Amino acid sequence: MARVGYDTKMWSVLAESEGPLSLAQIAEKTNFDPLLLKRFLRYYQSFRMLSQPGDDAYVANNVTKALAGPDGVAVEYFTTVLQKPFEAVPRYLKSHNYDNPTNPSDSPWQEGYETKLHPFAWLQSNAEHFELFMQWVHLSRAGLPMWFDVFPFDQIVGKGSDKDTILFVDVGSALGHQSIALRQRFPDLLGRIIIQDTAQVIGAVQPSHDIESQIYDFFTPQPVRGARAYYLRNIVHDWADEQVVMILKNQITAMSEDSVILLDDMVLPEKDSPWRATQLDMTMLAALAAMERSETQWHALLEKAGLEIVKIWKYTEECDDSIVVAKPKKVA
Ligand SMILES: C[S@@+](CC[C@H](N)C(=O)[O-])C[C@H]1O[C@@H](n2cnc3c(N)ncnc32)[C@H](O)[C@@H]1O
Repeated sequence: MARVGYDTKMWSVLAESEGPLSLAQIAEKTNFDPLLLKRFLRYYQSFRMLSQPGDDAYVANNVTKALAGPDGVAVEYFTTVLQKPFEAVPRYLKSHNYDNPTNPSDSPWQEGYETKLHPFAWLQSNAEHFELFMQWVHLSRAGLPMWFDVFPFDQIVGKGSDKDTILFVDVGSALGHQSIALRQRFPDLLGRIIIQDTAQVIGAVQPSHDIESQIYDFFTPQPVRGARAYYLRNIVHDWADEQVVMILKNQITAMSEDSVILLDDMVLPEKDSPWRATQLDMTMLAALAAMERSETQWHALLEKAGLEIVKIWKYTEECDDSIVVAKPKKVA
């Protein structure tokens, strides 16, 4: 239903209006049959997706405005890319004895899309879906605090850097939106910033902000040695423990005394998780046979990779997004 409002630009029509609109006005602007529109407006009002101050008066509320904004693309992403895996979850779980899925090549994604391909490989051969995925990873936390609003990157990682310092390696960066945001936040901080992703993603990067890009498969040893920070955002939650351990060990091989790993992901509390975080956990289940982790699970996972957690910096209440600062465990 949200997608219908998105396709007809109804959210923008309402959000851009100075005051309430009548049914006839909305019908004209969205090309909707008035009888059908009345049913949709009634539905949207009952789900608090808009407000109805009078019998024939409809006005945008905060939900309408969110759907009308650039991050409204989430509606298109969920209904185009994730609908099939979500629908497949119950029958997949029934046929797999309700075991926790950990194989990304045998998950609700493959059941929904009737494919044997890993989701990332499938996305890369489906241009429309791939484009939506890239937009969504960029916009999925729009409006929330950024990680460097809480984690003092310039003091902890950037201190004393010069132009040759390898400051920040953004591993599995997508198009590099976090690296760009970091440069914009600290324009005077000297040092190299390098983004890394698969060939298809790096091929779509528009060079900007003095950011270098590199094709790199994180299941192989990290080629950039001695960086101050290896940053992985929403990477750990894409994979089961076994693969995460491989990815992290590949980063450790390149680390020097001064290096840290920064893991930017959700760290869930043991109770009272926020609904956005649990929803994303189910998305990880459906799309990638992967998961969000609680603090206890994070400690156990990093221990397996030979890392210890120096500190966890939580930066959103809505999703429990956090920067997990990790270093190789000291050998006694
Ligand atoms: C969930 S997205 C996260 C992107 C970005 N870090 C962010 O937070 O928006 C996962 C990224 O991992 C990349 N990726 C998947 N497999 C990879 C691999 N083997 N080596 C490097 N990057 C990979 C994907 O192309 C995608 O850009």
